[in-house]
Amino acid sequence: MFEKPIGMRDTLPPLYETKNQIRERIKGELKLWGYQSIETPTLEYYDTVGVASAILDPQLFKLLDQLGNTLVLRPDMTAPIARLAASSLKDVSFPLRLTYDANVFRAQHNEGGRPAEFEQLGIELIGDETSSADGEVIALMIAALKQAGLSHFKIAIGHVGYVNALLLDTVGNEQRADTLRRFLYEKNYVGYRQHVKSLSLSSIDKSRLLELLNLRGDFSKLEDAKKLLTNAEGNKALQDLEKLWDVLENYGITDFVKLDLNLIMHMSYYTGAVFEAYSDNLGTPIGSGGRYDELLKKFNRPAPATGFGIRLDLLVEALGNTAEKQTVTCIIHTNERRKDAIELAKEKRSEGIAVILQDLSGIKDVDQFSQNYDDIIYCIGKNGKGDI
Ligand SMILES: N[C@@H](Cc1c[nH]c[nH+]1)C(=O)O
Repeated sequence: MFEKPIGMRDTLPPLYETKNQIRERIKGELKLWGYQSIETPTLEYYDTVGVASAILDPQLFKLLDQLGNTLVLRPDMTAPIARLAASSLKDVSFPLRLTYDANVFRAQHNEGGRPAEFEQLGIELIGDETSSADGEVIALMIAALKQAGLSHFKIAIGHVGYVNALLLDTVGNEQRADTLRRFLYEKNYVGYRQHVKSLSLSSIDKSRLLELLNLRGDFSKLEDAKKLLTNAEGNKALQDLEKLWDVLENYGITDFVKLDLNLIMHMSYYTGAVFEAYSDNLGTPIGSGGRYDELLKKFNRPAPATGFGIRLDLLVEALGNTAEKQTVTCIIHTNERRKDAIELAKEKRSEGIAVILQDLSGIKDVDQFSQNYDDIIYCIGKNGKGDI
């Protein structure tokens, strides 16, 4: 057996074809909304993009270059694009609408079935702080998923500002808030409840923390959220969500969204409304995103921004194997008729038909070989073109 490193995957032809078809559909949609494609390098400096990516350090693949600088395999595309917006694109005025299709890398520490390299298709809308921008990004994610063929899915929308303010307001310090955030991040609500009960807090504070778990469902829950937290950060977050709701209504997509004020993201650069897309048949989110208004400051071009990334591997899983099979014609020929076969193949390919040319003496079992093709043409007679 030739083992692969943990989390690394090969893609075989049928899956490759499915991925390719879905990828093209999504890219087509992102283009129709005016987003421009870009590419960035796979390797970035740890100190700048690696740190800005705001993913847990053990999830980064690190290596050294010849000069001793620490490099990382990019764990996402948002930080590299922030770097780009602040350097090569520094003279291009905002808002910027960029899209990418790239492999990203997140180290796995055991072979638990999770890939360490996967493809993301995403967008970044940089330099626009409006709720229209937040709404556009969510609307585009929905349009892209629909275009890919997905129909049964929901977008859970939360707000980093609300959950952080509520936790801090109740438990008093970041460290204790972090422990609670960890439970929410893992969606371990049983653990969260047990932990809350074990804290030395008043029963009012404990019930506030438990009440947070109920802030999931339709957007009318925003009213309960208002009662639970009345400080300035909380109000600001809820106002953001109310404005966002109006935009989503304008797009006519409220059937696809629900509120989840427990949402904690895997990247710590988020600052506002955040969201995750769930297909009905998969437990893991197939895409996620949100507002990150502080990230560009790290690259000396402060700007508000929002965006999303869709995981192609998970989307393909959610869709099942849907590739339309490409039909291939096979021309089997002898030495004497090779020239005719090449001519015929050329003619068919120019009509858009995929053709395989196969020398008869290169196959052991003609019957078995033929089974793989929809259409077989034998060029093995003495004269003339086409079938014998
Ligand atoms: N980069 C994020 C997705 C995202 C794009 N823009 C904002 N968020 C991720 O990998 O999950």
